[in-house]
Amino acid sequence: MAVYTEVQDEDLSAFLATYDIGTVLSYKGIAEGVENTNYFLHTTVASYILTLYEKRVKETDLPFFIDLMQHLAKKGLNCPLPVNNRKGEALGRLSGRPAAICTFLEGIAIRRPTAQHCGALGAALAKLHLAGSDFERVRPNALSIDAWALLFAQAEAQADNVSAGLSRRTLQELKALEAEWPAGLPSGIIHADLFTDNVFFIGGEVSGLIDFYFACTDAFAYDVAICLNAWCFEVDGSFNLTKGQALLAGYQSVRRLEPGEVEALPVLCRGSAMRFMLTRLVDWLNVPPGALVRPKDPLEYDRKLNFHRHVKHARELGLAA
Ligand SMILES: Nc1ncnc2c1ncn2[C@@H]1O[C@H](COP(=O)(O)OP(=O)(O)O)[C@@H](O)[C@H]1O
Ligand SMILES: N[C@@H](CCOP(=O)(O)O)C(=O)O
Repeated sequence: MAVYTEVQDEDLSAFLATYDIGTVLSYKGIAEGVENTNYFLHTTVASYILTLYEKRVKETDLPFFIDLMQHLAKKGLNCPLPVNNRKGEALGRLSGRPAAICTFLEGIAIRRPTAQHCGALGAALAKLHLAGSDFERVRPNALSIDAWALLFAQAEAQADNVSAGLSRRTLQELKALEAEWPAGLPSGIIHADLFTDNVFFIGGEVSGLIDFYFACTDAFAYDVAICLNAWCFEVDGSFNLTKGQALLAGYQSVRRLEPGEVEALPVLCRGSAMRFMLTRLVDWLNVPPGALVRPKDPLEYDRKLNFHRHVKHARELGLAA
């Protein structure tokens, strides 16, 4: 459960008094998530999500995330809409943290997606890329290849205690990725963390996308790679080609991948696996004392990285020939 900051009743009431969204009926810390503190907030007007922004979210980036969600919602994408207070501001401070209130989205996050879910997710991802194409703000990806060596430096000394040989494997792979990382791919707004817990479904249809706090400006195909990794592996660690085919077909039904993106997909999958292995490894080794959080397994992504080392062509990930 991710609640790093406990909110007291009287602080919440004072915070809510600056909004026009009624008074508190109930609020409750949310079990899912690892980055920020989230509460379900039920008021006399409606249900909301109250977020207190924690460690990895830079305060100077918050206006980017807020404006992006407002932009995407205006373009018809079903994402949380930050609510403005009476002063017309969506960002405030609560319990010593920057905080915002967003609209509550209906739907269920599917833990074990089928190929049909993967297809719907692919199409939703492409729609997000198109909806963000006229968003004017830029935010470089702070967790892309330039950041990985520094991230690993925070964990290297203990990496082999997590898994024998992890240090050597990671250093070798970082070197290979440095040499092979593509440049000049079609870029724009990407979500950069569209895992199954951040996509809601009603029936087989995507009903909402949440958690835009890693969103940034980067290659669209890198976002596709993140989703292939998050959605198309089975619990036994095998890659499910049928799910890969569905995800890529769904994506391409809305936005076709260019030849350069197709060529780069295998290395982007390796890089994306590296990025999540590294942040998970750092978090695994640094759980804040007293925090209610369940860190995620870095070795899941070490195994995905190992699968991708043998992939030579996007066909092996499900791209139609
Ligand atoms: N707008 C929303 N509508 C409904 N539920 C939400 C919304 N935002 C967050 N949640 C719930 O809170 C959980 C954690 O949110 P998330 O943004 O993923 O947190 P974190 O940034 O800490 O990973 C989600 O898994 C979901 O259950
Ligand atoms: N998706 C990341 C961790 C970030 O968690 P989220 O709750 O913000 O999606 C991972 O799985 O490593």
